[in-house]
Amino acid sequence: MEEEDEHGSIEGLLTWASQIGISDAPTTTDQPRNSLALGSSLCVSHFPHTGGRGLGAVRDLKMGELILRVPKSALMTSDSVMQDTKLSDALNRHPSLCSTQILNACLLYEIGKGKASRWHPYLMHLPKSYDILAMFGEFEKTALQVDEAIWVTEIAVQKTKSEWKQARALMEDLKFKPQLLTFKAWVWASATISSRTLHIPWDSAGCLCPVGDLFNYDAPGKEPSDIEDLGNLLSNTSIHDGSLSNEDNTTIADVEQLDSEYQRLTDGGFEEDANAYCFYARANYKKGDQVLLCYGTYTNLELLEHYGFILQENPNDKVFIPLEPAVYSSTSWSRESLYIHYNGKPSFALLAALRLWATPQIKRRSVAHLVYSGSKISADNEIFVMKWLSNTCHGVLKNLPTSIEDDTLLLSSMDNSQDFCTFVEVTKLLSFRDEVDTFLEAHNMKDKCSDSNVVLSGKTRKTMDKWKLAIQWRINYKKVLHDCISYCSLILDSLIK
Ligand SMILES: C[S@@+](CC[C@H](N)C(=O)[O-])C[C@H]1O[C@@H](n2cnc3c(N)ncnc32)[C@H](O)[C@@H]1O
Repeated sequence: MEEEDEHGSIEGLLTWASQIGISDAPTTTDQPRNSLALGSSLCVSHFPHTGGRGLGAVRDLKMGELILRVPKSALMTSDSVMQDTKLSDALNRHPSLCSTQILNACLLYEIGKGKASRWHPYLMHLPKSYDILAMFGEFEKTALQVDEAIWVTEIAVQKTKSEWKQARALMEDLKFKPQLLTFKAWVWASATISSRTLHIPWDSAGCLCPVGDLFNYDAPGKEPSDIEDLGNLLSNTSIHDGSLSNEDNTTIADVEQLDSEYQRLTDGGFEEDANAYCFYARANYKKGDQVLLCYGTYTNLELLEHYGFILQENPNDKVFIPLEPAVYSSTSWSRESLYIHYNGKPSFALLAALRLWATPQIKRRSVAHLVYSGSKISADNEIFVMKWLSNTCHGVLKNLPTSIEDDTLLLSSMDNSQDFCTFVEVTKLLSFRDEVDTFLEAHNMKDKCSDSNVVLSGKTRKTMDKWKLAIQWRINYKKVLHDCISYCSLILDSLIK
């Protein structure tokens, strides 16, 4: 954040971390510590394709092994910052703020202290900017193209703005410097908290955990697809063997139970006995591998909203398509369970709901046992459902401003152009230029590209980063719909022949 000093380098951060008891193993004095390593398990490294700065294994690590301990005294929580009486007195005068607003204000308060903050070496290494949805401007929001994503972005921006307005009186009371009173500072703090806090049992806002927040994300891949597979297994068994009954008496209640248990699994947590945040290896790692942490189960839109990135292969991604009100009312499935899975397969609940909805009202009761056990009702019903699903996906894709091919071309021109002017030249060959033109106009760059040495402002570069993320997100969204269309035609082929 500020000028480099003795703590300004990442080595400085790690030295400070070990001085305050953050450790991955006891380091003996006769074992010199690698300057980028913490002790004997982890080192800070750069992983360009998986989150940039992250933690790597300095030796082979075994799954379940304790790899990092961060003592409670090192955690930045609202409680620990509030040991400052000036702050706690001010907070008492503003009792209506929620826990995340308090932590946001605490973070800015510590930033305002500069070198006097006990977390100064840590605060200096926080990212200077973020790409979470609350930071998306009008252009990047529109680039998401899909109503649901645009709506989520609008809510995120509005929520952050209103939280900032509510917290201003507290920050003025605390006599924050003018630059820390701005929305820009607030949204930065809010993004820091959204993308870096870890769960603690005593404060729903969580904690900032020096070094522990350097782990990049690994999706909980197997578990949810196991749940999906269970659903698909139930439905596909009946499709492939042609039988209309299903002997497996696993119910959706069991599936939901499994789901909630999987969601509880984490590879790090605060441990009362150790009075520390403890992290365990979630897999076996070879020396040099990046060591990852599962932050939870997120769709790509949720990852973008809370963390500012997406995964190209996200086993927990979901795409929601427009359904007629009668589909929702035909079953007791929640709306959230009616989606298309990342690999294009309809969710267990979506398939079941469509099967029931496609059955005449009068016959629904007699087929309910089949539907709820995931079985096909009849070949005709299945054909109707698959055609409807496929047509709906086609309809959604047709209504979006660009195709997946257009998006892929645009993205590759962004990635492969040596400089900005080449990018502008290359995009002149694209059939859809509206988006590029809007970008150039918004950033006053329309006539600048005759000069090949054009230097992009920081603001323009940040918009481009978010634009790229929006394009990547919409490509993934469209890919799921295309995969669903392929899935439907496979099933239709097997039923019609
Ligand atoms: C808790 S921090 C992890 C450390 C972070 N890379 C850093 O340099 O401070 C979370 C942020 O790291 C990035 N990140 C984490 N996992 C990622 C992944 N699998 N792919 C891309 N970015 C990731 C995102 O920017 C996210 O908001």
